[in-house]
Amino acid sequence: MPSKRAAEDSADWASSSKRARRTREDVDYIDIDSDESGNEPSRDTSSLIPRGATIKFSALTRKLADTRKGNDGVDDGDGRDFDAHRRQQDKLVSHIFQEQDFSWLHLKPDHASRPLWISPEDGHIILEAFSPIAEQAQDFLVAISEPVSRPAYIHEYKLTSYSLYAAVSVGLQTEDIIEVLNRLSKVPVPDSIVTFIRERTLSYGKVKLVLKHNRYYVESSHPETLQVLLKDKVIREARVHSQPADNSIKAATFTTSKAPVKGNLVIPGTKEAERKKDDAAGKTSAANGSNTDAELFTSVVGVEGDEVDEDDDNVHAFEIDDAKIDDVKKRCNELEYPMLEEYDFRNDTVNANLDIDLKPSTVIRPYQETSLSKMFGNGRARSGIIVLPCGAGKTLVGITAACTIKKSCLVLCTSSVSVMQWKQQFQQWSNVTDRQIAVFTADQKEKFAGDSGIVISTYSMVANTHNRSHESKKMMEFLTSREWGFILLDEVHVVPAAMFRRVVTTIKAHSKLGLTATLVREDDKIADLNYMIGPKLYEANWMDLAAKGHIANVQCAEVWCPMTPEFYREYLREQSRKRMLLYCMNPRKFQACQFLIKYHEDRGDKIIVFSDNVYALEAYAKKLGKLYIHGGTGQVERMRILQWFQHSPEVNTIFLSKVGDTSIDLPEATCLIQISSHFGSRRQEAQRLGRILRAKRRNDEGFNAFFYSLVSKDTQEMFYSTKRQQFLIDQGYAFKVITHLDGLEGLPDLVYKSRDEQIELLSSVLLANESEADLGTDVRAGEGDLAGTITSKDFGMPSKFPAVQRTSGSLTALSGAQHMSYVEQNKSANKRLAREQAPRHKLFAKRDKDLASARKEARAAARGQG
Ligand SMILES: Nc1ncnc2c1ncn2[C@@H]1O[C@H](COP(=O)(O)OP(=O)(O)OP(=O)(O)O)[C@@H](O)[C@H]1O
Repeated sequence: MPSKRAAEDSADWASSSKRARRTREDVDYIDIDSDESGNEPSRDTSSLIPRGATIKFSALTRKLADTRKGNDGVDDGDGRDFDAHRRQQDKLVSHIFQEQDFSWLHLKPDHASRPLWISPEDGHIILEAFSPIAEQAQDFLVAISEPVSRPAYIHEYKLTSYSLYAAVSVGLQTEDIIEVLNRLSKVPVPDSIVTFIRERTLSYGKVKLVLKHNRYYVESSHPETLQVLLKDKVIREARVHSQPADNSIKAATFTTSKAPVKGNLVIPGTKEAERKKDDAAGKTSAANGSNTDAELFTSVVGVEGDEVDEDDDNVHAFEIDDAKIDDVKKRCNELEYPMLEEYDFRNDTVNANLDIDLKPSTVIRPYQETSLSKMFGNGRARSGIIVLPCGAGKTLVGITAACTIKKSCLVLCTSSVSVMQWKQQFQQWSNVTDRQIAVFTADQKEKFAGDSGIVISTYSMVANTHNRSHESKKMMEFLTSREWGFILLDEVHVVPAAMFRRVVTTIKAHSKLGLTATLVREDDKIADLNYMIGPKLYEANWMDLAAKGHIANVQCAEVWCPMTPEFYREYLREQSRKRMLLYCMNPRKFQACQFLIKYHEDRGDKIIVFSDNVYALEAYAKKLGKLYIHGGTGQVERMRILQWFQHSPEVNTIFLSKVGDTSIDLPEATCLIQISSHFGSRRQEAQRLGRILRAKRRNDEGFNAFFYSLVSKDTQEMFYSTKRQQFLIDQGYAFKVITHLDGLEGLPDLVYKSRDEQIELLSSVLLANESEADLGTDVRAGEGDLAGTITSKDFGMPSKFPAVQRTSGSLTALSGAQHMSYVEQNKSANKRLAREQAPRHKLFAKRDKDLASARKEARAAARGQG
């Protein structure tokens, strides 16, 4: 959704909350001695919260904790002084709520069994994830709102215009949304929320974008809506006055049957498909008749089994110029008539069918099925985005969708390695034949045989318009001249908006599915995807999938490595990019890395050490005697190293640069150690974690995978590290801070133990070329690879490091429990330290002298030139 929409959202919330706000005098405290359910008085401080008080949990619990700390005379432990405590707390907590007093929202008598609370202020929804009906509530909330944060016990979601658009597009009705929210909420749904939901869902779902005979039409069964749209200049100018010229053509679209089409589509690989097979074979499963709770719940909100009740005679449409589709879609969003893209593939008789199916042995997992049911819920293919954690099997979701639509399919990925993986996965899971599948990369330009087929390519191969070879041009003609039933967009979040736009406008596809694990971008461009592809159809919960064994349980830790005095002094002196080299090459970090490798190798783990910085990668790997892969490693050697890592008991640790961030499937890996990373990229952190989420051993009882981030203390790296972790924290991961590794000092052969060795290392770092600090030059991007086009700017990072600021924070904050960033503690002290002319090691004294004379010479030379 365009940012204007977001701004309007917050403005709406602000005004509705003003209407809603009441004075503090109305506060009505819950009588904790005899609550409505007649239970014993609760001793939890939360029972001292005024009725319906808004739940800014982090702030609230902190304040309550502070209040408790200051409450010396009261015995919290055994409750002897409980009444006195309560009276005192009453006085002490009242100030906490201030503007956030929602005591006028009366709790329902059975509020304890209802799991959620909605803020009338800003549409934030707080869910008790420990409630017995939390799972169903989550399914519903994911459908109507954006998950903000989902740690273990309390989840936070937010209602937005876009989330409601997504809800309507998967078939939810306005009144159902309000009804179910009301059922789940501890207080009656505030009027401001009801109004917001009604307003935002009023016009949604009325306009559709349809591709027919290679031309695009804006279609609606409400002629007045089309008139409204045509009054808009942008849309009017995008209109094509072709055959038929009438502005309200009666379009007998792809829906040929007039009777309501039941959503009776069976997605291959699902339990339903299995049941159908059994039924056909005369076997009736005992489970057939028993509806699970989840099914009951979804039937309440009508997600599944809804009907497409289209009266085709009433469908009106006008054609638009394909070059202007993007503008029209954007404009429709702004006018609050977001266009739904639906493809009635079963009734498309124009495009040839593709005879593919999943292999009988392929069974998709429940969450894969749920995500696909959102796409095919009404028997048509809705365009949109499916968000699943790394390693959860997005590829198979895409393949199943292709096998459901059974029309020509174009798959776009970020690199040629992924292209080959997609091809291999298609062959593994489906019965596609070699004649039906083709790849289009720098090295291979294939076409499929026959009328329909699958082409797998990269975004840049398709979006690139310059310097095309003759073969590439011919291939592009092949892609652009036909109508695709389905376009699959892998890793949608990484594609630069302009490139994406070129792709979705040059390729004509009836339906689009975007796949991603991390719908985050540091440059806030993520909203663009909403109108270029469609709404988010489904987002899985990482912790849920881990609990069910679909992805591994991971213990995350940030290991703080103090800088040695010599390294820190140089770090403070350096202004350039070399600072990064200094904190990566910190000898204590080497030691921590060595210790952790030894510890985990002894446990039988397979370890991947990640370093974005190639200089550090090589230095660590060579010093610790391990194999490494980076952009400069040849393909044959890469494969050999990966093979050894997978199969040889001798090779238990490998070092990888960012070439291993994505597209590497190593289910053997059970431990990750990160020694240098790409600034504050939340996405990279999540993708790296994804490498161990596929751990083969994940179903062993009590099995944990480990993810360590080694950070040099009191450097910019800590700031970045905290930023990087934010996405994973919002998924429910808790980062422990390790400040001391027990037994490290006693490690035999500990590297860089003596001061002399450390100083020698420092001298090599100082003498290294400044460009060694670069992160962006590693990936050798071949033609068609996207990886090399991503720069620090894509992560919203400034080209220069930001200045550090002084701040303070609790340990909870440092361990990631709050949205805070670590920053250096004492700026002026650091500066002073840097200025101090402390006695220096003779090596640096010489280096300083050399540098000074080099500068002098350079200045003299420049003067001479001038
Ligand atoms: N239904 C399934 N049954 C068996 N194995 C599956 C299933 N779905 C996925 N897998 C396996 O899970 C692993 C991860 O799948 P995949 O590579 O598609 O993950 P992904 O979500 O694309 O991850 P990433 O985002 O990290 O690339 C693969 O080894 C795949 O074969």
